[in-house]
Amino acid sequence: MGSITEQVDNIPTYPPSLQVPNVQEMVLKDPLEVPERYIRNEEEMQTKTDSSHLSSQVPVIDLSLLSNGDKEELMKFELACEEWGFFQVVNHGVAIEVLQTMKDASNEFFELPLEEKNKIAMPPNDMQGYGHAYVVSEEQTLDWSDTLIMLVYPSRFRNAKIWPTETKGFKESIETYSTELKRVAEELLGSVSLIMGMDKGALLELHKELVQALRVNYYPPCRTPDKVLGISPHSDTSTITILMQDGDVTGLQIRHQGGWVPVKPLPNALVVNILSNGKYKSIEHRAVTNESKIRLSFASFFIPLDEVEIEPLNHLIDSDSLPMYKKVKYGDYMRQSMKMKHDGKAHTRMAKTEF
Ligand SMILES: O=C(O)CCC(=O)C(=O)O
Ligand SMILES: [Fe+2]
Repeated sequence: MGSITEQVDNIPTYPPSLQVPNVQEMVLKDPLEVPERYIRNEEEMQTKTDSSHLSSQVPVIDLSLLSNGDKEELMKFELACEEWGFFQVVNHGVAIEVLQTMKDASNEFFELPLEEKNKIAMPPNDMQGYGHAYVVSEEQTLDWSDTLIMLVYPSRFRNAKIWPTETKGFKESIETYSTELKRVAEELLGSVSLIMGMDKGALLELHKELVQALRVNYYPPCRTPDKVLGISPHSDTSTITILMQDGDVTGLQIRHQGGWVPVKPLPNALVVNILSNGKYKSIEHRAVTNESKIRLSFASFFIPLDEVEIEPLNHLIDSDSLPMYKKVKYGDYMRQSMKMKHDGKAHTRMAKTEF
């Protein structure tokens, strides 16, 4: 099989999505209308697996303690990775103003008229820019959200055509925010390396270079939130995702013990989701919408360079068990997953070994 990595001028591009209506605009025109294409049946909504009562058990990690080598926090961290795969991080050292500026500038961008936002619309051949991601079929039930996606680091990967210029300071706030989040990601990767029994710098090194993408999700309110989803259930293809939630609207839900657990935003906390070859789970998650409030979320994805080959780390495979995943090039794995609709953990099947 040849590589499906696509590079133009050495800037990575990603499989595009089909054109679908702008949700924000649709709601502005008629807040009551929910077209058929967005409506989910009860099975898809999985209302029966509501595990809201577990919300308060989602782990909270103190990054300052963790990075300073606190043994107890490291044990808490290990348990959070093993049992949840998702946790909130406090004391991360990112200044509140940096978080707030990012939220304000993004809000300002999404408030621009559609023609302005469309100046950085996703082009037909890429998944970066303003639009919708993961729409691969006309039959697919659509998500109740619009999105802005871009590669931020390394800076040579930036596609100038889709970087926002209309909103004053937006570009700078993305840069500042992303630089801070990169530091948080590197610290977390250090601790993941430790709990995996490796040197602190080992996982970062395996990436060759840390590639960082940003996805800003805009969820307009929906009058019938029990009939639509903001984002379909999926698991991220990144090594680590760090998510900032805006305001006090709970939207994120994670799959835990067969149910959906809402992650209630703690003030100024960041939500972390870690992937590592089946030992620590890449947890399925989704976003629900709110009846009256807009919600924004900011997902920073950290991934290796495309050419990096990913495979289970030897010492994670028990001597008497077979590896769950085979060796694949990261770029191939990721692009394959992007050609599928968000469908739970479908993309991990590509790397699954067949025994
Ligand atoms: O909005 C959220 O809370 C989830 C966003 C998300 O999962 C993503 O962008 O991958
Ligand atoms: Fe996600």
